[in-house]
Amino acid sequence: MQSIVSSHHLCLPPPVLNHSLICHRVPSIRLPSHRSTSTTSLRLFNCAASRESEIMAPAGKEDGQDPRIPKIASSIRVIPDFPKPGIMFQDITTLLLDTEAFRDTIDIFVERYKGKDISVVAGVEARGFIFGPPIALAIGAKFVPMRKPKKLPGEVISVEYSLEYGTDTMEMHVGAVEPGERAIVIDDLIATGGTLAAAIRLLERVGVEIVECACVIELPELKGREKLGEAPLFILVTSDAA
Ligand SMILES: O=P(O)(O)OC[C@H]1O[C@H](OP(=O)(O)OP(=O)(O)O)[C@H](O)[C@@H]1O
Ligand SMILES: Nc1ncnc2[nH]cnc12
Repeated sequence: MQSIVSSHHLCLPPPVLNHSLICHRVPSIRLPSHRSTSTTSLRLFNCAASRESEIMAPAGKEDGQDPRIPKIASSIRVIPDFPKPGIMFQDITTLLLDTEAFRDTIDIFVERYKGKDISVVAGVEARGFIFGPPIALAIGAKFVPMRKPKKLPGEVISVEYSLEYGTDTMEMHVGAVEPGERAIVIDDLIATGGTLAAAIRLLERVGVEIVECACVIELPELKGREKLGEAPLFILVTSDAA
């Protein structure tokens, strides 16, 4: 079940905590975990949305189980107490080191959004800049960076928002998008939902339609999807470690 290409083969330290995997939406099939000392779990979650999405699952994936997801889930490392005590940090850099898991992650999003008349992929700084551009190129959309304050050189619109560990401001270039365009918003992770909600607010303020938000990981305990209003959320993996 688990891939041979693991963090061990890449000479990385092993994940600090392991991820036991549970298929979502079907009677809980527990997949084997690769270590036995887990205090957290990542669960598979290959379906949209607290709210109805116009996007249908790709052919053959209607049951919500994508065979590529266990490897993606197991490639994500969890670091306790980073960046401060009490935070279980979901580290996607180990996913990026695993070429198959990284490619599969991008492919799953591309398969979902290709041909859906989406002209904008909005990526949230910083980790949305990793997943957003390859998706944008593959579906023929432009990539629009949603940046931290004072990084964009042109005229910006901005919005303040709250995080699991602090507050921040998000900015977007004026003129990057046009009213009526259809967008997806990409980030690595949804926690409290403040970040995605801010991106939605910025885009909707200029008349862009949010087709869906997409993340690799959701921390469901933090109920972030409740902050997204009408925007559906598509995620690959959930983690109990918030
Ligand atoms: O759902 P939320 O509670 O808003 O949290 C999610 C956001 O937090 C992380 O970014 P972070 O703010 O750590 O910024 P970084 O990627 O620049 O380090 C993550 O990449 C999301 O963007
Ligand atoms: N637990 C977490 N891991 C990684 N990024 C985060 N952003 C907010 N919470 C996070």
